[in-house]
Amino acid sequence: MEHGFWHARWAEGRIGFHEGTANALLKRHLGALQLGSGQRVFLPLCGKTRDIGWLLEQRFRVAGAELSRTAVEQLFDELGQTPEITQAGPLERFAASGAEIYVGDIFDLEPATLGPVDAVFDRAALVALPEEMRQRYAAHLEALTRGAPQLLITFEYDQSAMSGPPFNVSAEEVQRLYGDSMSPRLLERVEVPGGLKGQCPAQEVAWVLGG
Ligand SMILES: C[S@@+](CC[C@H](N)C(=O)[O-])C[C@H]1O[C@@H](n2cnc3c(N)ncnc32)[C@H](O)[C@@H]1O
Repeated sequence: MEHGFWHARWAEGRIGFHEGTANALLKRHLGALQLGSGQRVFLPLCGKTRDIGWLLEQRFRVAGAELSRTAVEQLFDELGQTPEITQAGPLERFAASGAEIYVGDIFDLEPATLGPVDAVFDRAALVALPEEMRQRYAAHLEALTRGAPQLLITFEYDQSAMSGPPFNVSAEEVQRLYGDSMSPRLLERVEVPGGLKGQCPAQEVAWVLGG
């Protein structure tokens, strides 16, 4: 999607993707990443997800990348934190007690700027991107995080019944994107209650990659 699409969504508050509480599959399957207290989890395309607050409560450190400054300002407001804001190359870095969010295009974020991460949590990031961007995104994410293990959440539904985002990302595509290097393993498949956007039967699928 074009950057303008996402900036408009945040400006107009059209953020139906934002969940009111931490993602249930994250809570159930974080253990698959075998992390220890204080380790650093990276959330690509993080929005203002409540997953960040939950991970901080579990005593992890969190890094994120998000295009929208509005989203990141709201995130820190909702965390009750005043971030320190610095320039990090072409991106801005918002940081406060255990959370560092890079504001800008994730494709401009470099491994040396992000620093080491111990795991990745991708919810509504891969599936937010159109098919022609997903190969580039997966390769960039793997390089950016130096192949860190990943908990990935996808949606599966009939793409002809609804246009994305979120887009349908099939099991075959997960294998195509990450199969060679990360050995994706399916953890759980659950029905989306009432269907995606209340109109289309869909399943939410949890994968662990490289774990
Ligand atoms: C569907 S939302 C998901 C947000 C979050 N992961 C969640 O679960 O609520 C996708 C987010 O990706 C951001 N985004 C889109 N393209 C991006 C890019 N190239 N770099 C960084 N963020 C991007 C959008 O602004 C939007 O907040």
